[in-house]
Amino acid sequence: MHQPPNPPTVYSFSTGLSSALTSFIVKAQKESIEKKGRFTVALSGGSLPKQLKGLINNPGVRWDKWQVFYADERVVPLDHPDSNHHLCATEIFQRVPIPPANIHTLDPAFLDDLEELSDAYEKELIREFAQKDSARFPVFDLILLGIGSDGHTCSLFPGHELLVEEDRWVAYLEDSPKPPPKRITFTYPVLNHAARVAFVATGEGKADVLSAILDRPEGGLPASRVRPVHPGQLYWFVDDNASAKLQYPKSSFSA
Ligand SMILES: O=C(O)[C@H](O)[C@@H](O)[C@H](O)[C@H](O)COP(=O)(O)O
Repeated sequence: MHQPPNPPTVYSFSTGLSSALTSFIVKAQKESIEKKGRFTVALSGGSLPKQLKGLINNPGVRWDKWQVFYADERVVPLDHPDSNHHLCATEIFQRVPIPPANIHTLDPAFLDDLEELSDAYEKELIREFAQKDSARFPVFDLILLGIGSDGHTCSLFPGHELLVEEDRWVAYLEDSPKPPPKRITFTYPVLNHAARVAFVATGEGKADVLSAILDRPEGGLPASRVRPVHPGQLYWFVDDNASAKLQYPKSSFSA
């Protein structure tokens, strides 16, 4: 079975996924702050933000050291119910002492111009990373992703031309099969340059796609439809329903 340099680590939970994910995030944060004085993290939308509630009132979290970006975002006002920022703000950020300047949202001034909106977000990334890391691509300490039953992640959908984007850090699309249609998304090079990526997947609706990705990486989902993500370290936090069809070995979690 073809595996990337560092094969994925899969943690499967009957209960306690959210608290394990919290411990994992706090540990990654501690290591990043010790190394670089900050913790750069990117979040997805969907069911993921609800899994992060354990961070609220957690004494180990140093919110002033966090720099938060969105791995993808819907092109709607920041207070719109479809906005991933709105979801994360209501679930988490309005309840913790994170400096507002540390949360990097789309610039609402450009909601009517996708090219400007995408470029402005990419410039925000450059300000945070290129000046500090002078890297060809930003190296996030952690990117937290969901996965669709079709294998999409962020707003990178099967068969979409953005799957082969290798230069831009941020791109836009107007034809998302998952509503709403207009979105901004990180590209695969950004995902693949992260120090850590953690997918979070729950429910039996994800059992087929998990097995296709982890048990049959060459034969499961044709590369033209979904690209594998190969960051420094790749983790899957799943529940037992999502891993019900998985042959891939599961690891026991310890923070
Ligand atoms: O903005 C979005 O829609 C999300 O970022 C998207 O990529 C999500 O992570 C997957 O669709 C899985 O969503 P669920 O976890 O809710 O199934």
